[in-house]
Amino acid sequence: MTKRKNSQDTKTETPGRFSRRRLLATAGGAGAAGLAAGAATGAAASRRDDGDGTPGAGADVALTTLGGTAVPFHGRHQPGITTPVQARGHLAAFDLAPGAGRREAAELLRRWSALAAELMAGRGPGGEEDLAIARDAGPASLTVTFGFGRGFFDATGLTAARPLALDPLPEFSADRLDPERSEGHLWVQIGADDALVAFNALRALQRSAARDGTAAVRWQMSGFNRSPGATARPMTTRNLMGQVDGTNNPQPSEPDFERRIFVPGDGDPAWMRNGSYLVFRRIRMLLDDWEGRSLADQERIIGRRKADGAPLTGGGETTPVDLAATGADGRPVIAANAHVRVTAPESNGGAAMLRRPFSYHDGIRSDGAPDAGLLFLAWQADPLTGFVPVQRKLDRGDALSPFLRHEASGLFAVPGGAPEGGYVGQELLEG
Ligand SMILES: C=CC1=C(C)c2cc3[nH]c(cc4nc(cc5[nH]c(cc1n2)c(C)c5CCC(=O)O)C(CCC(=O)O)=C4C)c(C)c3C=C
Ligand SMILES: [Fe+2]
Repeated sequence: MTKRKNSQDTKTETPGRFSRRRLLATAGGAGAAGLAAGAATGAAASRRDDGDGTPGAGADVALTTLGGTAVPFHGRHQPGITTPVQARGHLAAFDLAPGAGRREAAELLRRWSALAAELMAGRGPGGEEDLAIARDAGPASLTVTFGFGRGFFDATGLTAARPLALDPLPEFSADRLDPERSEGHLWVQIGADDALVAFNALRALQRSAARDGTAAVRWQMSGFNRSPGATARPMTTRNLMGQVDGTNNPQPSEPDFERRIFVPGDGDPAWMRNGSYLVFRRIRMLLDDWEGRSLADQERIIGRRKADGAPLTGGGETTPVDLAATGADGRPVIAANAHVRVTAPESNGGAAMLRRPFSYHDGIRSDGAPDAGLLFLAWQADPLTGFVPVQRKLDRGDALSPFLRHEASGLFAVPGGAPEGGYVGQELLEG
């Protein structure tokens, strides 16, 4: 089975034992690197053998690298942050039931972590918990990520342990936020390159939360990205406006990446060390308005070419944007209100975040417009020096904002990864 590395992990874990599904052969050349770039669906790279009497038992089933790739659950950081974005995603927020406190929350996080580790390895849940939804599939790069919202700390008597970084985000003038689809005590992100694997994980985690009435879903949203292998050559995914989106993200190879995205190993509070803060925004796109604009307008609004994502100042997708460049008329090539100028770290005192969104489409609204847009997910070491200054500037008016509506929001503390035998949030809950 192919092991996909989280970009921050320095070594790949050895495959675990497969009690119910045994992945036999390992992937060949198209390993983590190829998949990281979003390729490799065709070749049979690993083989699965159910040998336990479940349907298909004994059949030696070929898995592609897409199906056979597993991401480790245990590590310094949680999975699903630097993991290459998957084709399917679910976000779910849970509220603890009245009467459920610190002890019940700790039991839930222990249960969830064990379940996530099993599912991500392509196993389980077994026995009566097996819903058969993902029975024939490999792990398909499944990741499960857990976070804590501001309300969790009062609900569990842990108010003193709440990080300042969880102070509510400022109100932005363009916000039209629905409180019922915002925030929450606990947050779960699921990503996988197979829709059934992703849903199986979501359902298993929901059922586990509901056990003993511990926690109930507050809101849940689903999204998608381009499937690995869908393009002839690996490329940055596009959003529903058709733009190449994600090009100028901080890269794990950059020296200040860790410092910008993760709480340092000696940071405060101690239970958040190697963790990250997640800002979630459900941003609806006014697609009828956007699609009514000319290509030249659309490109001016962003500051990049639609065809290949290259800056309007020239070069290819990864060529740096030249914000100082002027045209023959002496005016800036990248407009003063172009999205890439307004959001650039140079325009925001160095503010940077790792954007790892999913697109969504939830049908047609009563006004006839598509209910579609971006489940915007931004990771940073501190939202006050990441998302907040940039969104403040966008709120004052960039050229893209008239085509967007922020409809839901969340801010979550996502602790570092769990060690083998431990669970996510253990230091907080048992500290
Ligand atoms: C507060 C932060 C941001 C929000 C909200 C946001 C919404 C949003 N963005 C796009 C499309 C694109 N964004 C691009 C770049 C970009 N966006 C942000 C921040 C927010 N975007 C940053 C920090 C950057 C990088 C700026 C830079 O350093 O150059 C791009 C260009 C390609 C890329 O670099 O990813 C596009 C396209 C949409 C559609 C959207 C809301 C739905
Ligand atoms: Fe953006």
